[in-house]
Amino acid sequence: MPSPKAKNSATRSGGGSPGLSGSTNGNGRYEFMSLNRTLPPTLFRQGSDPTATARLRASESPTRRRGSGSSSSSNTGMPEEDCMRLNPSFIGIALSSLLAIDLWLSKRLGVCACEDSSWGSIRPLMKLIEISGHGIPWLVGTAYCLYNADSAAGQEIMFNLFMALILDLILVGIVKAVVRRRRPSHNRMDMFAATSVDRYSFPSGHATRSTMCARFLLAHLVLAAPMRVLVILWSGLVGLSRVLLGRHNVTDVLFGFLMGYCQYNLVEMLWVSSLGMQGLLGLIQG
Ligand SMILES: CC(C)=CCC/C(C)=C/COP(=O)(O)O
Repeated sequence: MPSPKAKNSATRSGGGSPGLSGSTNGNGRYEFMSLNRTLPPTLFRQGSDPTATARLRASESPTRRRGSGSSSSSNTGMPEEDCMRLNPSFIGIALSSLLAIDLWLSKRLGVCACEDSSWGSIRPLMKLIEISGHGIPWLVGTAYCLYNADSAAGQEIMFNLFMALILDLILVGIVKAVVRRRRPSHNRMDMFAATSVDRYSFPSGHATRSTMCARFLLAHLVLAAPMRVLVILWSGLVGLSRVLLGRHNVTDVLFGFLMGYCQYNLVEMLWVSSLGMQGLLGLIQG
């Protein structure tokens, strides 16, 4: 997070027009530093030449002092280098702020995280919604429908839904293993049938699955309008329940919605036709 103190003191000591550059101190915290700090007299004398002044400003820069910024900008004139240092700082500060808001909001919304939380009485209902978006009931239900489907079209749809559910588990597992974001500290890890990668929270697997399945059902089943609305509501509720139960931060769920939405596009691209399905089954049976 930015340190206003550092910013103020640096600005106070500096002269000329304002120009700020970000850097991290030894503790990895962001600090602002004026690019136009009062320079030693020798530097001022050379400051009459704008290019030389810019070069000297850069040699005073935090990056230089850390010893990492040896990139020469002699052919471009230094302002470009200054801008490059400003951008990462800005992105870093924006990300840190977003994460801080995310953690704060998620903690406030985790009102069913345990029985004695403020909305602890509806925790059983939230856990029911959790089960409705869990991978196992969806896999078992789809396999059952696939086995009992009495038409080639029905089989094709159920086969592709089954493959989509497997694809979702794989993709979410990969992202969780790469990002390794811990679940919120207020979460109680009492989830049914969680795998080892499910100790990580980014993205929410329930959110990806509910979004992907909702899109799948809306596209491939003939549903009356109220049912279509219910499917969309259910998908949103599954995501919301993740935050209320304290299982996830808000950004885990939002990214999960986005990822599930995109996953459905992938499923459509990889769609296996009845013919392809027969081929695949023949291949498996040898
Ligand atoms: C074991 C199987 C088939 C699925 C695991 C389902 C599960 C527990 C996902 C975690 O979801 P969140 O990331 O939303 O907590």
